[in-house]
Amino acid sequence: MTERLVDPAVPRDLHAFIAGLPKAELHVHHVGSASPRIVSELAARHPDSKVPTDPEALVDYFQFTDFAHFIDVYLSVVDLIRTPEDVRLLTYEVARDMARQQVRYAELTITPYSSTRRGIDEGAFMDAIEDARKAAEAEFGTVLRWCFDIPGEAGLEAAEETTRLATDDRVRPEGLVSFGLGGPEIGVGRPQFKPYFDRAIAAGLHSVPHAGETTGPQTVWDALTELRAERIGHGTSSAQDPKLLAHLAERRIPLEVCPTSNIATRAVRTLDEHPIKEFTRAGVLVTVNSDDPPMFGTDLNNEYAVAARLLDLDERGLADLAKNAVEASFLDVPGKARIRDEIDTYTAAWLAS
Ligand SMILES: O=C(O)c1cccc(C(=O)CC[C@H]2O[C@@H](n3cnc4c(=O)[nH]cnc43)[C@H](O)[C@@H]2O)c1
Ligand SMILES: [Zn+2]
Repeated sequence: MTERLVDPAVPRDLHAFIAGLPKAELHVHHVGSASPRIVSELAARHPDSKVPTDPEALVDYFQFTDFAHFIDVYLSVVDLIRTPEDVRLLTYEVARDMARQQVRYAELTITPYSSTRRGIDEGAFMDAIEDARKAAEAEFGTVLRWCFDIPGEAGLEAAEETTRLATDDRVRPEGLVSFGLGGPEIGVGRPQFKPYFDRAIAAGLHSVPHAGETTGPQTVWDALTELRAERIGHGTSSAQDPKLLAHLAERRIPLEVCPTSNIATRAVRTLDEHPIKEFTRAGVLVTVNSDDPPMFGTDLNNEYAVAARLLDLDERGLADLAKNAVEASFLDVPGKARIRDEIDTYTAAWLAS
């Protein structure tokens, strides 16, 4: 963790506890996880790009005026990933960064349409992510699984292509577990994607669309009723609808909360105004995630520190938060038990020391 990410309102020993806590991450984007070093290396390889090659300059480049600006910048980084080797390098380095934070398991959201549309061969793309996944598990012990998301604003052609890549047995990768919907929400209604989610679900994938990040609670209802969402990406505006909160709590539908992301994209004004506390008060299963960590100047450890402050958590509370992510994950039963045991053993040893 860099000094920049040490929240002075959180005791240093709690930061140290978080740094060693075994964790799972459920909402993190592939390209959005590229470290400044990788982005600058790729930008240097492709001098026609407007992305800065200097990691210091990237800090300014990653300041967003609103969500639409964030997506513009995001796509400029997507444009840097041009070969299967770029894809493999990115995926492997993302796993290395996760392992450094004691992330044992992550469901990484990948947008294959953005890469195949830019000319990367689909078979080579799948081989690259699978090769990196296997290497990461063998070398770092971090288990990666994939969520393929439709970039909703790119329309139904993107939805069709993403669904094909996710459901065709000759193409879909072994590590794929879920199907998502990302990008801007305004003007991109969820119901139009129902037939694509129906096909993905029929092919055995879990439904995890973004909803309620930049639009109101009706988008979350639509994700639940039309797309049969099993978890909600962000779900921030659910706080505006007590019936929705009660529904999420009763059905144990987890929210993938990404506090710093919501501030960086200006979806929420300040951290103190973030509704995470309202979610936990209503009994909703809350998980904490980093979304696009280097772009938002954060990492998963920092998101846990933010949650500790906003929810007034001590070590046991943080361990419970980490276990929420395990429970909400699509890991199998023995896989969940293994990480839960690790969390308990770590926490007990820490509290006894
Ligand atoms: O790739 C294209 O050609 C393309 C064309 C039109 C629109 C798009 C997108 O909208 C891509 C959006 C992209 O953003 C990813 N992402 C990353 N973080 C977030 C987030 O916090 N909320 C929503 N989306 C996010 C998402 O995975 C899409 O890949 C692309
Ligand atoms: Zn996201």
